[in-house]
Amino acid sequence: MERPACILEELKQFVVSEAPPTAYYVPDFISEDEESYLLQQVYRSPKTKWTQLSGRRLQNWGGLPHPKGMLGERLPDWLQTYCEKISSLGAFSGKTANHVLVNEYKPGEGIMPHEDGPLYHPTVTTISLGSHTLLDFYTPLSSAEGATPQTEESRFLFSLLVRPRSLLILQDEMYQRLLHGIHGREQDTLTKKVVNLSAAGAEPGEDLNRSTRVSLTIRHVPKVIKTKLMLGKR
Ligand SMILES: O=C(O)CCC(=O)C(=O)O
Ligand SMILES: [Fe+2]
Repeated sequence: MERPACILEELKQFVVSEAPPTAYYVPDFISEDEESYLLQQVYRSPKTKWTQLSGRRLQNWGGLPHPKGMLGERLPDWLQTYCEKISSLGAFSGKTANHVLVNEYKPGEGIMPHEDGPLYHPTVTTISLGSHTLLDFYTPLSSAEGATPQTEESRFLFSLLVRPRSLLILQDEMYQRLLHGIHGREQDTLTKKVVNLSAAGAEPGEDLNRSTRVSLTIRHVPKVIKTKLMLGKR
């Protein structure tokens, strides 16, 4: 029997039903040993792989996405393994993820609300390492003429609690329409605005201190220019 291109069937139990379509939150997607291994690989990478941004550090793997096509670079084995594992769940409609961003946030750091944009297949998958965070979601800025100026606060909709070792998958409206960001805080107070509390094993009113979080943002870039950098045996 032919394998269906999309087998998100086994992920259905992880849909966050309180959020717009579609967010999947998978707690303990990886083990503590895998988490230590991945952190070790991240921090073993050459210093030159890091780019310091305001409020976080970043490693880019797989090539730089570009409208004309990404000059593909072969992923290291430690990332390729997880790209394949997540892709086998059907997250990228049968394609295999070929791009990974590693973000490191110290307590108090974050990322401004943004869209991931059209250079990626409209699915983003994230493995969290080391610490939880709250991922905040926003309505896009209204382009309507004469619309009253909208503050970030008024556009805020809800948050997702992402624990270390979890996998988060966002597609459809969650990817295509809403913006996401992370407030630079050292501590999070969980409220009812955190819509996946029970799936993440937390209670409203709880305070959680952030420590250093490393996230692997795993995506598929459809338009790739094949290069020598992709050759070589595994
Ligand atoms: O660290 C995260 O979970 C979010 C990262 C992110 O939004 C991005 O790299 O585009
Ligand atoms: Fe993003």
